[in-house]
This record gives sequence, structure tokens and C-alpha cells, in this order.
Amino acid sequence: MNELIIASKNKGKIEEFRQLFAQYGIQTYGIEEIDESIADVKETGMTFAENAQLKAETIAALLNKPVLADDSGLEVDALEKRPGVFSARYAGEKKDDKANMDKVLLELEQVDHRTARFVCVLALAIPSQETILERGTCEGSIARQPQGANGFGYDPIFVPNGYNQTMAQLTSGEKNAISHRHNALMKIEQTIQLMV
Ligand SMILES: O=P(O)(O)OP(=O)(O)OP(=O)(O)OC[C@H]1O[C@@H](n2cnc3c(O)ncnc32)[C@H](O)[C@@H]1O
Ligand SMILES: [Mg+2]
Repeated sequence: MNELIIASKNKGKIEEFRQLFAQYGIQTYGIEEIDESIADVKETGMTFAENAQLKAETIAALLNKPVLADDSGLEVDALEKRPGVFSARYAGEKKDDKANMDKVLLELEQVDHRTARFVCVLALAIPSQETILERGTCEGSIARQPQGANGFGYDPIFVPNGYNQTMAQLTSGEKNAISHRHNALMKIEQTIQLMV
């Protein structure tokens, strides 16, 4: 088998995983490609790790197959690490990337200290084995205004350290070489290669 199920409904993430896993010859499937009727797993945890584990183990138990989940978000230092685990719904229950970015920019309007990081915790749940959890980060700062149209989520307002463009102005290849998702994946790549 060289297939892996990703317990996510986020199209941006699923596309990044498709690209990241292509180098290993692993074909990935988002949860909706497997079964459209699978409900959202409630993200009741207080940490990225708790939520990633919850998503991976719930779907792995349902399908009785190995499943990878990603819980991720943006931590802004001047906002005491918000939006953090609430990144997807920071501006309200309906997921709205533009409203989320506007809220962060408004909260930072008078703030010069704009350091931030993207965080990704990956959970690999394999039926009847202990779930593997790994964390990756990407350090950077929050721009004054959105720029760029690539990527998803907060990419248009996040400038990675060492760049003077936002993540949304980088190509997908450039993002995938430095992203929090890539950095977390590096830590479990051997396990995944052995498994699939
Ligand atoms: O839970 P799933 O179905 O995977 O999809 P989601 O969008 O709800 O995912 P999360 O619960 O992990 O929330 C992550 C949010 O953090 C933000 N985020 C995560 N990774 C990002 C990235 O690479 N670039 C920009 N924003 C990102 C974005 O707003 C996401 O919606
Ligand atoms: Mg989610």
C-alpha cells in the first residue's frame, strides 16, 4: 500500500500534503474523498496536540486504517499566542480566512512588535498502536496588510523569517520547503515510509 488518509476537510492543507507526500510516492486522500458523510470531529482540546490526536484517532477507529491528522494555527506573541488553537474560527463560527486576517490586523494596529509563528502538530494514528505526535513550527512576523494569493488561511499576512514576502507570495514549492507542516512531517517521514 502506498496510500495515506488525511483526516482533514481543509482543501489548502490537503493539497499541501498531496505535494509533500508525492516525493515518497505516497498518494494521499482527504477524508471527504473517502466518505462524504463523515462528520467533522469536534476539536474540543486545549492544545494542537490534543486536537490532532482526537482527529486522527477518531477517523482511524472509524475506518480501521492508518490516518494522519494535522492541527495547526498561528501564534502571535503580542496577542499572548492567539489565535492559536482557535485559528480556523477566530472571527466567528463560520470559517472565514479574510475575516480572521482582518481581526488579527486590527488587534495589531498599534503594535510594532509583530513576531509570530505557524505551528503544526501531526498525529499519526495506526489502529492498535500508540499514536505518534510531532510538532513543527515556522517563525516569522505579521505584515501590515495582506499580500499574495497563494496558500490559504493566514498566509497573506505572514512573513517568514529571512523573507521579505508573505507566505502567500511564495510558490507552493517554496512554502513546502520551510513550512510548519513540512517541519513536522520531517520528524515522522521514516515512520511513514516504513508503514505504507
Ligand atoms: O481541522 P481540519 O479539517 O484539518 O481543517 P481546519 O481548517 O479546521 O484546520 P485546523 O482546525 O487545524 O485549523 C487550522 C487553521 O490555522 C490556519 N493555518 C494552519 N496552517 C496554515 C498555513 O499553512 N497557512 C496559513 N494558515 C494556516 C488556518 O486558518 C486554518 O484554518
Ligand atoms: Mg479544524
